[in-house]
Amino acid sequence: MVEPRVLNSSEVPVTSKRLPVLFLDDIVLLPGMAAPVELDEKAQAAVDAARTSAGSELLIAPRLEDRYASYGVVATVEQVGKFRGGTPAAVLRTGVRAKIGSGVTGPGAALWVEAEPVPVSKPSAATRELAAEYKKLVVSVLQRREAWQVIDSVSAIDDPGDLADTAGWAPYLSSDRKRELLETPDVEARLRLLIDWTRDFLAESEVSEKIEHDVRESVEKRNREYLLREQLKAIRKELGEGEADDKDDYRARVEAADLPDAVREAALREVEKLERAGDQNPEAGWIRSWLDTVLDLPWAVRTTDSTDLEAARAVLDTDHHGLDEVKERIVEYLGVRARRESRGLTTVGGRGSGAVILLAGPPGVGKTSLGESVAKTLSRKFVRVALGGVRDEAEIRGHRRTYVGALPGRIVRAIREAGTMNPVVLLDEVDKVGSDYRGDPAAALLEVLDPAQNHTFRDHYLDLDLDLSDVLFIATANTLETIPQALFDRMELITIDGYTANDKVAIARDFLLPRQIERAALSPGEVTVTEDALRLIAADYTREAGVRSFERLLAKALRKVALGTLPATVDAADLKDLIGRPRFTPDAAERTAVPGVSTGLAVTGMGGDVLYIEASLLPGDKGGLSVTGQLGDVMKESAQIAISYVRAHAGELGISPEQLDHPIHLHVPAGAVPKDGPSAGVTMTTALVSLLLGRTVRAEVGMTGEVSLTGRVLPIGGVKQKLLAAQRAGLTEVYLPQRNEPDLDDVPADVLDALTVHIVSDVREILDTALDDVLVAA
Ligand SMILES: Nc1ncnc2c1ncn2[C@@H]1O[C@H](COP(=O)(O)OP(=O)(O)OP(=O)(O)O)[C@@H](O)[C@H]1O
Repeated sequence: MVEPRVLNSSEVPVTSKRLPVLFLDDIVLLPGMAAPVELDEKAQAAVDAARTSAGSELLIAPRLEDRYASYGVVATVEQVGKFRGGTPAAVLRTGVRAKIGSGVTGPGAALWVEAEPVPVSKPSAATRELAAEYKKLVVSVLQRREAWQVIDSVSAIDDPGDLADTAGWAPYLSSDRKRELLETPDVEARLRLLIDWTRDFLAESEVSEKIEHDVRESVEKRNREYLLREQLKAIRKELGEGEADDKDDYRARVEAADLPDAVREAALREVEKLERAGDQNPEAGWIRSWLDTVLDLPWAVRTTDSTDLEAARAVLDTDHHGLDEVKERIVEYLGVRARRESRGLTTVGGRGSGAVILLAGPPGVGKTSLGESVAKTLSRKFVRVALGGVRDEAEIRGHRRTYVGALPGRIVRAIREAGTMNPVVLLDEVDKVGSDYRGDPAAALLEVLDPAQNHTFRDHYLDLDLDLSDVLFIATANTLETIPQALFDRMELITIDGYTANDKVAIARDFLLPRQIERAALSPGEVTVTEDALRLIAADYTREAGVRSFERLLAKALRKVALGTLPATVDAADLKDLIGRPRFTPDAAERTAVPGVSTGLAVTGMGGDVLYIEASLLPGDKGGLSVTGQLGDVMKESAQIAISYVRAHAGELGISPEQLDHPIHLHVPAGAVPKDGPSAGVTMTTALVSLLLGRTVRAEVGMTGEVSLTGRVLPIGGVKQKLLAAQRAGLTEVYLPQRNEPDLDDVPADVLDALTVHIVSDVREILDTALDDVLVAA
């Protein structure tokens, strides 16, 4: 291509002249251009004619289909020769635009015409403005093509007409448009046309560039991802994770998995979504984790129950010491379940159907480990679901999938963890399930446990029916009061009250010690812990219903032993070195050394316990009663009843009326623990009478019972736990309401041996025998 040489307008000749004419088909030449042109016979004649005349000029005109062109351009022949193929050609340089006049003949074979150069006038301001505008547009077109040199030459053109005619070079203008430019001698009109066309071109090219850019980008992205994925594959292969590829093929996995029809359909729907979504879609991540969850669930996996009840009992016996009644109840329960199943009664629902065992008792009495044993007896998988502190319904039932970071609920996770559809699921601490604005987890649990509903349990995340009817649920709790009634009604209660000292020693010897010896990396022959040592730990180092601290202390002792010389024997005397000084020594004597303090027996979530009730006289003569120690309403009422009873019976009890004029303060220490219930009635009454008579309560005495205004002693609960606690605390005499006498059947014999139990029906019987005779000087 020849560089454009821009003619200066001053070079333009102005007079009309006769010139040989050359018609061009394919290309359009505007003024100020130079171009090689192929010469046919006629064109050759025109060129020859031109070269014979002075100035070597000819007129170039476009060949139009329907008429002669009205304008052409005067050109000079710069050079003649041949193209590489041998076709004759000439290089023509165009000068001014000329109006084509009449044709004339000769000389020679060429066609001659009158050519009248278009006069060039001084450009108007408007024209200059248009020219400037057009220049800007042209520059931006050229910038896009990075044609920097051309920008320079275009910028240098001053004359608006010359500037407009540079459009002859513009590759984005069609020949038709260029012809139209040639035929528009008016500069302003020509510039307007050009401005319109160039703007259109710029707009179009912007759009198409954007499209092109987008296409290129997405192709590049796809290529890049492909490349990365291939690399990832290679890396995984190197790492020996070759199967990762199959893992991504969800369709194949869903098709291969043993799923119920409805689940498969739902899963395939998600697979389709996943395939449509493509990897970069954020939804793809959610869908994949959902599919993983679905595929991880053991939809068709079930273990076969062993239904041999004798074997079941044997397993329970090997794992746990004592607990005869508990074990019996469990075996019965399993028997009934097995029979129901064999008779096809599995889905019989409703209250009291005994759907769920509730193991209730203080910490460390083996509730969890019993649950584990039940699973073992049935050859089922065991999973524990901790419910303590769960307040959000979504913890049980999951979050909807649209929720960020959604997870299935604990039940679904438990099934996944179990890997079978019929595991034993231990719902630990159902008494500690709370509820707040985030919904009621207890209601969700109810649905889980209800045989009428739980074969179509719906987790919000999973959003598929999950059949829980084969799951054996076992719940545990420390106290019964905080279990929602509806939930409690579904359960078959089995209580474990705690162990006697003898039990604890036996459990420690047969179960805890062997396990802890193993944990301390010792062998059974290397350490002996004497019975006396075990007994001392149970009595003076722990004061618990279960054996949790006991086990911890044993572990501590064994760790120390393991560091010394082996084999070793641990006797009672060695304990101080190994686990420190005793933490609990009988303190009843010390506490009750002053009048006004009496020892009661109570049940808390930690099992049975002794509690001291203190009464004192305050200065003043208005009477009245104040109560402290975080007491519940029922317990406060007991205090009122106690004082009313004492006032009413002051005379016969030997209390002087002046004593009763002073205000009385009643306090139950351990103020951090909320206490309630009526069973401290006798203890409060005794404390008051002890205070007012100035006689101490005998240190070895403990008591429990509700008192009526007339002094009748009414029955209370938790007898076994209370007597165990009395024994633990070193008491030897206990007062119990008469109507609780039958409960003594449940109390272990060694506890009864250690305690003298007084059965009473009136509080006077306690007041007459529980106080020391000695009068203490005030
Ligand atoms: N009768 C028993 N025979 C043998 N080991 C026992 C017995 N009772 C408890 N244990 C052992 O005592 C430890 C504590 O028991 P476990 O954790 O089951 O108590 P828990 O009642 O579930 O307590 P929590 O209510 O705190 O969960 C366990 O290691 C358990 O094996």
